[in-house]
Amino acid sequence: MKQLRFGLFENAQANDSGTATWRHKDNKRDGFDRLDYWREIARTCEEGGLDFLFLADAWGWSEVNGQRPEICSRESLDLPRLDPFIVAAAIMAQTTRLGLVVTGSTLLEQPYAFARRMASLDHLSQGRIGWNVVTTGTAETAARAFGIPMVAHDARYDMADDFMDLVYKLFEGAWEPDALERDKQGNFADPGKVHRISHKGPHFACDGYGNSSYSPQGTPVLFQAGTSPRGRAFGGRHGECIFLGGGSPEKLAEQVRAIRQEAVKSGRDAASIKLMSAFSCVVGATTEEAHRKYNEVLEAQNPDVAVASYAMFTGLDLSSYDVDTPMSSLHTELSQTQIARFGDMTVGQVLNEWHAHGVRPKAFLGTAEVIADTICELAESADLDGFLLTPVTQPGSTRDFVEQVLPILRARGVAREGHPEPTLRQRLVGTATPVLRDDHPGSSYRAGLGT
Ligand SMILES: Cc1cc2nc3c(=O)[nH]c(=O)nc-3n(C[C@H](O)[C@H](O)[C@H](O)COP(=O)(O)O)c2cc1C
Repeated sequence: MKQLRFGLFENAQANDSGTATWRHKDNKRDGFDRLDYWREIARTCEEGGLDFLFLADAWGWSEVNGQRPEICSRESLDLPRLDPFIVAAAIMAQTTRLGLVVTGSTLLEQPYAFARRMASLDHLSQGRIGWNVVTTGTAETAARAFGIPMVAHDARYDMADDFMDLVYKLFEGAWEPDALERDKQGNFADPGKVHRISHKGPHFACDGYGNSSYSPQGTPVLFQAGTSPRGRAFGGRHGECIFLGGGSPEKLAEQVRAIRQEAVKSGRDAASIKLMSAFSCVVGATTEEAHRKYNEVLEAQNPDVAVASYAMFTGLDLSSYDVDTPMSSLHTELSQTQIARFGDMTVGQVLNEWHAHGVRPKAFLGTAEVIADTICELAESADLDGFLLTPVTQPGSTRDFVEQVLPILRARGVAREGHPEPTLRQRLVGTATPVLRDDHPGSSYRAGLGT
């Protein structure tokens, strides 16, 4: 069996994943805006041997019929948040080996400035940075906040392709990897290795010099998570690690196959793209204890959250439909995955499911041994390369996983001890060097290759 990689899903806000668990007595996530919270999470991840910490992010908010429901503030459902780049910089200073993956939107970021922020994190962390490329599912409200026009679902991916072409030029082509000599008797940088770049795409343009030199990994490790047909095509072209939202082994296996096929269509090696499924777990000394702990989490939540929360991901007000309406009859220009994942279910069934776990997959409940078995079976049957732990409460979920489940996976040879590779790409993608593989489209922009 493959050796798996493990990351933690985090979010710099009081709740995540469309649920409102902040009221639970053991959940410390309501302290997300304090450095102490992140110190504790970072230490738990690094000492526990997780490969990376992922910071999800969104810009929009929830709206039902043009209004932000009051419950959003009462339960801190969507806002307030902190900037994941700043949180990542703070965590980086507390850690030496942990990988850090930050979310950045190709709809809302300005590519020239964004490339410098990414390169800065990669320099300062010595190559521990990844970028979760998102087109922003909460596009409608976010676009209004930024004063830009709304862009439809597939067109956002076209825009993202253009964004990627420009940032590849900045990451890979503006400065050669050995441009900085820092020779006090000679050059700081060799002028022959600093290149003017030019980009005139359908959405973005740039003419001039990159603001940051080549960072340890050049391009940050590229993560992506869209599972719509257009999202898969984008992920197959650009993604090095793809997050999946979880689900049955059959559904995951189908998604893994489709994304690997998309990678091949883009001229890439199918095995070079790493598929990681989100999962949640509640560990108990017995199965009964795990169920009891999980019920406590459900009972701590306000059931009225579900309608407002679902609207944030899709713009749809489920309370306005008959409960027997099939989900397959609905359409959104926001996150299409949040309709498709419910298959033949009805609106009423989805409202119940959403209260239990929001966008998170259903939690595995049981002893550490049973959870380790489930992870192994899922990885084997769906050909997965890793998992992303989506916590139910923090830091308890992370601590339970690293202290109880991970050691079992290590003993079975499925998880690793420590972080032998110096950079995140080497650790996750398995490259011999820190930079993009030669079959990745971004590598063709590398300076000196004449493109
Ligand atoms: C594990 C995981 C993490 C995600 N993190 C984010 C995020 O931080 N920000 C965001 O806007 N979307 C996030 N998404 C959503 C996807 O990026 C994508 O927008 C969504 O799946 C809809 O894309 P689609 O319509 O192409 O399927 C995440 C999805 C998954 C499965």
